Amino acid sequence: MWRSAARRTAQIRRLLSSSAPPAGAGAAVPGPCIVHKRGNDILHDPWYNKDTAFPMTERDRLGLRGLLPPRVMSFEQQYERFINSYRSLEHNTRGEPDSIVALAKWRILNRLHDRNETLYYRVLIDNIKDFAPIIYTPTVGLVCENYSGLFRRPRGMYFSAKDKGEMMSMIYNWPADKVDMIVVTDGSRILGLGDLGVQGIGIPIGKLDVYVAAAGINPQKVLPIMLDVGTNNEKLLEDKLYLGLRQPRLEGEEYLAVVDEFMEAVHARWPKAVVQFEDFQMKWAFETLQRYRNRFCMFNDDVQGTAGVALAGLLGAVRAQGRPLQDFTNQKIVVVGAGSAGIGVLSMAKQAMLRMPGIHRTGEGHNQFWVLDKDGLITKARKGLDPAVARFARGYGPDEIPDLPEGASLVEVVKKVKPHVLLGLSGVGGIFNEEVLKAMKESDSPRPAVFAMSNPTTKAECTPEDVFKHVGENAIFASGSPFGNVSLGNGKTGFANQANNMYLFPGIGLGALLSGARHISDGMLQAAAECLASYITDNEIRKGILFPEVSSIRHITARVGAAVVRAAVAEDLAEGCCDVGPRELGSMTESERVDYVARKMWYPIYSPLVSDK
Ligand SMILES: NC(=O)c1ccc[n+]([C@@H]2O[C@H](COP(=O)([O-])OP(=O)(O)OC[C@H]3O[C@@H](n4cnc5c(N)ncnc54)[C@H](O)[C@@H]3O)[C@@H](O)[C@H]2O)c1
Ligand SMILES: O=C(O)C[C@H](O)C(=O)O
Ligand SMILES: [Mg+2]
Repeated sequence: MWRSAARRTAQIRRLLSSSAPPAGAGAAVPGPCIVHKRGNDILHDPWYNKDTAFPMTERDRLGLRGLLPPRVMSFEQQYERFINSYRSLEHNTRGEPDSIVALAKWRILNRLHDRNETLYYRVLIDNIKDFAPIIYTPTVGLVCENYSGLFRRPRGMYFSAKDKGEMMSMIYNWPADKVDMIVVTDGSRILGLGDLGVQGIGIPIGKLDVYVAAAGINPQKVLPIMLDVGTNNEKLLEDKLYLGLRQPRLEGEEYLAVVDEFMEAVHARWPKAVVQFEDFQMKWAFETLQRYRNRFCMFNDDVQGTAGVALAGLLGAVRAQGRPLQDFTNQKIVVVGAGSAGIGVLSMAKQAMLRMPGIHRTGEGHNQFWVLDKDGLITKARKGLDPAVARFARGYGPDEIPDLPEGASLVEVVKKVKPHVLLGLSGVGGIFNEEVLKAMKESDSPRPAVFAMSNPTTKAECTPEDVFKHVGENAIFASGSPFGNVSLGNGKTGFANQANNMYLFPGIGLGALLSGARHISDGMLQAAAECLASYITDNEIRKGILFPEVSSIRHITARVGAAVVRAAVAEDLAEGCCDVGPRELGSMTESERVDYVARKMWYPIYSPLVSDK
């Protein structure tokens, strides 16, 4: 499997490696269009605005002459100018506190986003490794925390509890005729920062920026949405500047009625749009997923996207030990955090184990997992367990090996279990402390793996420095937010992998869209995870590299998207899209499908705004 995957990877990398402009850029560029706006309306429309790069013909014919300085700049000059001002901002803020620098960087990017989308997305795509930490985790967390103060102009749509009965008409207030991709949150669990109410809108905005950069979704066709059903965050309720509803969160049927109405409105206007649920607290994450997944083309990124990324990492950890993949069924995995993400990971990992040869011996009862939440190890003795969590509860008492009591502490569990993998999705920064990591050194694995997946950086369970220092140089590390690699001396590097659902959600969304999937099945998600797992070569894995560089995110997304399309067609869920039907999608070879997906990606270049005919 891995050899053919490596061959495929090489082929795809060749196919996609001419990066500027990438494969498909030409094909996705719309032909000359006549814009119906004129003058300042064009300059103030970030989609059409070219700032100083409007050629004279367009200045004449669109009423722009005199509204701009006379010199016509090229796109390349504008690009360079922006990058230079970004670099001088970096230089000038050296020594300032991290949060001040991060917010200053976010502001300069946000201003460009507001002004000129073409230039914004080009700098984002070309510099995604540098800019992802600003528009996405960790800075997006800081932006959400300060959103009411930072607010200057709206982006996306806001549906509040006060809009009950109005949503079907409100949805038509959105100016774009076509929307392909929606990311919606209710702000109830923003990263590991808790309930941020309406301020959580920063997350859908950041996720959709990643969609444009990674999946080439046309930014005119994305829609970030906030469902404001109130907040239980006392600090925000008391904050005079807070921009959301100042009321406690709706609960029960009242809550679901708002989400139902919203989903119906979206579906009525854009029946083929893919809806990604993001950062909902656990109870609503699971409830809405069950409620909508067979009715709409939707998925929950925290439950399902995260699961696929973690599974790819877990399989990588098996390969790093030089073991065959089937050995996954013997891996001992300690998961810290039994929330939407933790349970999503456990469910997908368990499904993957059950598919592996030999496992039928033990079947459903096979439990290679030890799961802890805020009350310690979860065992069958725990009262009132959510059924989704109960599946992973350990037995307890002398029959259980090792013998661990209900509520056992993390360090006790790690010492006794000696796990191959310690995976954190707890939202508790630093919980993998020195004692825990030193216990991980006694792991039964020759390459103990520590995944500190909580976001943002302050909530990471540990740092790569901690891991390579306390667990050892042969350890493997991955985190949800980016960290730098660690120099281990003697020219050796300890790799800080980023295990973030950004490696999968863009491909899941794009694949669902291009296949015209009626809904998003487990098979499609599994195909996405397997594709990501096979992206990394054995040589990289040996070095401790489990995930690709963020800079290759478009290549990865093209492959993941193609895998999702293939699975949708195979399961007869595909209805096709853009004149390409399911039969045609199904008859493509794997590399043709990847090529097709890559060609459908939007790429930012200035299009002519007047026809020269
Ligand atoms: N890397 C990624 O791609 C990715 C994806 C999704 C979520 N996350 C991160 O995972 C974290 C959790 O997300 P979630 O949606 O599961 O949240 P959640 O609120 O649903 O679950 C949090 C879980 O952690 C447990 N917990 C809290 N304190 C603990 C402690 N001291 N010890 C052990 N367990 C403890 C809680 O009991 C709960 O089970 C967040 O920080 C989020 O940013 C990362
Ligand atoms: O937003 C991220 O960076 C990943 C994930 O969706 C999270 O909620 O932490
Ligand atoms: Mg999330």
